[in-house]
Amino acid sequence: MTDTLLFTKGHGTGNDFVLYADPDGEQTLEASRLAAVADRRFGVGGDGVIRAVRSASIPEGAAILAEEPEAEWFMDYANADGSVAEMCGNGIRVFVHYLIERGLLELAPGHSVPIGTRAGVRDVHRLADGYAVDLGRWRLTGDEPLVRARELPVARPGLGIDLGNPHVVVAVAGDTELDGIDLSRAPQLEPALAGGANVEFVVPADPLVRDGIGRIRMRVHERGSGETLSCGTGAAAAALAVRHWAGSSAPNEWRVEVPGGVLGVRMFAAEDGEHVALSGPAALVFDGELTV
Ligand SMILES: N[C@@H](CCC[C@H](N)C(=O)O)C(=O)O
Repeated sequence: MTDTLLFTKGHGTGNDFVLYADPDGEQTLEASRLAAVADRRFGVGGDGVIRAVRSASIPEGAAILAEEPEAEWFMDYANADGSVAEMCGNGIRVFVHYLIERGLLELAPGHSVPIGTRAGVRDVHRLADGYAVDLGRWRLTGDEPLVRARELPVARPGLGIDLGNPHVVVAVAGDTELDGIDLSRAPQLEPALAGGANVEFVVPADPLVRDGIGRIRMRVHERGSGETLSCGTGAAAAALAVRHWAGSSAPNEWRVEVPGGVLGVRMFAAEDGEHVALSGPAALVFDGELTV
């Protein structure tokens, strides 16, 4: 059966998404249709597809509402290949911007809103010039796979970090090595991680810290989407990994340069342990109608 999809194209530092509103949960798309929508030649094109659905209208939303009854909206996120992901740090900022612009949410600058995701509830704060999201507690997974990528001269050790979704961060020798990596194919992890991972390649700036802010450059190969211009949870994972490697004198505030722009990452103490927050812009680019 064909259906009409009223969509909006948006992005956060070039990590681009097709968004659509389905408040009452009547327009769930199966994986093959999501992949067709995200296809850059035969569809709209995007790194992911985001459905705005009320938490009360999606099965995963029941747990969300039990945790936080104020979390009216749920970000139903799928990668470009149609696979479902737990969380998207750029996506959730664009998602809240979309809800506001479509009149589905009122949120003045300086205020926050809880949003349901498959990783749990995440608070998104509206800034004067963008959005910040509390990505919650993070943890080292204990995985340290060897990472091989095309044009990376040697296999390098990775560090597994969980941010609700899985990441492996790899330090490379410098800008030339970072720029030379061919991410048109997925990096190989040895041993492989069950469920896969987003893989971030990172280099420190020189000096690493300026004016109390840590500075790194990053490229990413995203699980289910391939190389993207930016990954918000990936930027947070990269900053956490570099701080881990740098030791106790490393700062808690980071500037992460990705091919699509710059993201801010901040680690802070919360009641239940250390959290990490991500900040950056969110933009809506155009609207359209698609037969799916
Ligand atoms: N681009 C996102 C992450 C999207 C999900 C990821 N590909 C996964 O499968 O975990 C971000 O900005 O965090």
